[in-house]
Amino acid sequence: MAAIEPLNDTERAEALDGLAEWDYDDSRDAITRTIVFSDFVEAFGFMTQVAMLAEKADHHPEWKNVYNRVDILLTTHDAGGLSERDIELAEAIDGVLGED
Ligand SMILES: C[C@H](O)[C@H](O)[C@H]1CNC2=NC(N)=NC(=O)C2=N1
Repeated sequence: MAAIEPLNDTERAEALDGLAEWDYDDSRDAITRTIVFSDFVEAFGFMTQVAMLAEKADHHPEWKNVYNRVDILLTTHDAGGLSERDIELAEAIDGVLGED
């Protein structure tokens, strides 16, 4: 696979424009989103769907689950920052949530 580059400032601004529910984390060059579900089963069901998408795309979230809450951080370790792969995964996650 070709080397992956982080997005530049213009590309990042444009990508973030299209991701209303995501926040930019400057310290990590990453995007983050917290989702609160009704209970653990809902949260873990969501994580299971995302895990399958992530494995298929070979691009994986950093995330934490506490009961009904899932905190997600997306960045590309191979690029040392936010890349197009993170944007694609964020869009896929929004899709799992029925937001596409
Ligand atoms: C070998 C494999 O393709 C790489 O380690 C992939 C796996 N999943 C990944 N996920 C994320 N978030 N960043 C990466 O750089 C990355 N690299």
